[in-house]
Amino acid sequence: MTTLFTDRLWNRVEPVWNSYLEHPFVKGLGDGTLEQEKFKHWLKQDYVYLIDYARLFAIGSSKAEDLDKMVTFAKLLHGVLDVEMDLHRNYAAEFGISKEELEATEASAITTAYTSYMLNLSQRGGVENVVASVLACEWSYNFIGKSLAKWPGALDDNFYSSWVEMYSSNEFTELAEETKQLMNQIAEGKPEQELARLEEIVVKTSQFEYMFWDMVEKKEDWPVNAE
Ligand SMILES: Cc1ncc(CN)c(N)n1
Repeated sequence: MTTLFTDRLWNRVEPVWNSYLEHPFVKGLGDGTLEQEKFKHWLKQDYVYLIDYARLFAIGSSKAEDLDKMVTFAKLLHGVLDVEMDLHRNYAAEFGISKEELEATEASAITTAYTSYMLNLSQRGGVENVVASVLACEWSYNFIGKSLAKWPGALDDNFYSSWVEMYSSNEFTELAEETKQLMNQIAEGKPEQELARLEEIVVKTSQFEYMFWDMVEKKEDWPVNAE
């Protein structure tokens, strides 16, 4: 039986992703105790993160070698812009934050570093760089959503239950699964050296995910006020 490339990746990233479930921000989402000001910081930073993240799927669509993959990238692009970002717009409305205000958020140092890393790799490489860059994002949020959904009370009516519902939903699971499938198709037949390089991209983006959770927990922007 051949192992899928994503099974190999899972063995590598599992300890990093398990550490997300121990992170105070993620735990606060699961047990409903997260401070709303911290969540607001996530909401704004994540919105501008997702704008650049969506660009990656557009780059993927333009670099895809066949129509099927072009369509999958386009579907994933729609998933970010019209499904996932609706969650953010709905939460923002509860805080009295407009769409325009969300969009005008200045990206923090970590947000900038993370999106710049993925955009750089995707622009200078082929479609394999694009899918390796986006994979941990989609898959790890689905992993977190499904893990938190099993926590007692996480899906009961509380401020963060829509968050857990969204990232554990069948619709989001399908987007994560399509991203994994795309990774497996693109990895097929690639030499070991190339697979190892792609694996490192997934490990680095997984590390960036941890840094993002830490950044929102600490409500960080940039280290020195330069106003
Ligand atoms: C930082 C981050 N990583 C992943 C996801 C899930 N697309 C997200 N919304 N934000």
